[in-house]
Amino acid sequence: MVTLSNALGGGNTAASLPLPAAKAAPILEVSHVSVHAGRHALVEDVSLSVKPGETLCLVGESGCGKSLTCMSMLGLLEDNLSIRGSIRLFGTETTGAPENVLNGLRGRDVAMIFQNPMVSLNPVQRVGAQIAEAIVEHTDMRGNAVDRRVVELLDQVGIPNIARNKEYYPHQLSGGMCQRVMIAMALACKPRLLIADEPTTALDVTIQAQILRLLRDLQVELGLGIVLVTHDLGVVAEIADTVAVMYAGRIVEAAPVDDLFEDPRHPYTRALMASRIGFGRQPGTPLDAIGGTVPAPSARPVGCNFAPRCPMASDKCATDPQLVHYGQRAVACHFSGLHNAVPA
Ligand SMILES: Nc1ncnc2c1ncn2[C@@H]1O[C@H](COP(=O)(O)OP(=O)(O)OP(=O)(O)O)[C@@H](O)[C@H]1O
Repeated sequence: MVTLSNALGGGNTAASLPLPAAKAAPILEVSHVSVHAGRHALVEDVSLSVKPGETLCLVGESGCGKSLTCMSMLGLLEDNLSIRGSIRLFGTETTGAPENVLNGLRGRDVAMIFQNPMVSLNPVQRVGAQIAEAIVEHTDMRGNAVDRRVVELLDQVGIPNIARNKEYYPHQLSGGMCQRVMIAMALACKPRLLIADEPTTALDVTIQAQILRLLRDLQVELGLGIVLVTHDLGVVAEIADTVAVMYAGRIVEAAPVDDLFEDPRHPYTRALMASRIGFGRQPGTPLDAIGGTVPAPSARPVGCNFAPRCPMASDKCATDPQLVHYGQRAVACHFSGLHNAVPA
């Protein structure tokens, strides 16, 4: 389990109650990170952290800043974007770090899986060879040891008939198999942190469930920390320890998964749940329970970003609600019932 102070960076969470299992140091610490495109804030003041063996899910509709938050963790933001705040991976500050430091971390200690495996795999190279290349690039392993490791990894991710399938090109494998190959590549160097941006969205329901089980099993086996981006609350319920709900570039609620499902405090979290975002829902589909869409970074309202869509909105919401921490939870809403509790 995680503490809210873990999930949210910890420094200003006086009321956090550490859980017994949360003694290990965080492997990822994102503190007050903002990402700007010119004068527009795309991600604002995001803090979160992950310890070994924990899964943090980032949820929210399309355009809420989930992918940018992940890209910033890996130092992979596009050139037109600037970043403020601090990101520490295994204790190393990565914001502003030289490319060689980031390269040393990426692929070795930290791996990433993207939504569409077909985009990330090389279409003209056999999948076994691609995994072998990742191993050679990031480890000292060479020769037969590499081949053995390729087979071991493909076995670990549940690829059947390995001798044949490793010789296939990506287009000869199904989407689910390609996603498994991507996971095998991500695990090639025994990373300690896996950042997975909607790894199951493009897959059918059965394969989604298999991939999630696989991630869970590997997490137990390898003690992986996982950051998982998903639109899908079914996935969250299955795999998360802690959930951070993002809206318009900010974390609006964060809590241990059971607490969030039992007692969502932010109207946006409740709207996500009421709309039953579940397996198979397409990104960008409007929420059933509330109208409207996430405001573009250039068109955010004064005060609470969610107010124009919120059934509870009142005059109060012209003032920006700060993220307030209470126990294991943090909420940014004037009506959360927590705002008189412990100021952030
Ligand atoms: N390089 C960029 N320059 C300008 N704006 C960008 C850039 N990359 C992303 N954005 C904008 O930043 C906002 C957040 O994008 P992001 O991709 O992080 O959202 P998301 O929550 O991951 O959405 P999705 O679920 O659709 O991937 C969006 O409004 C997006 O259009």
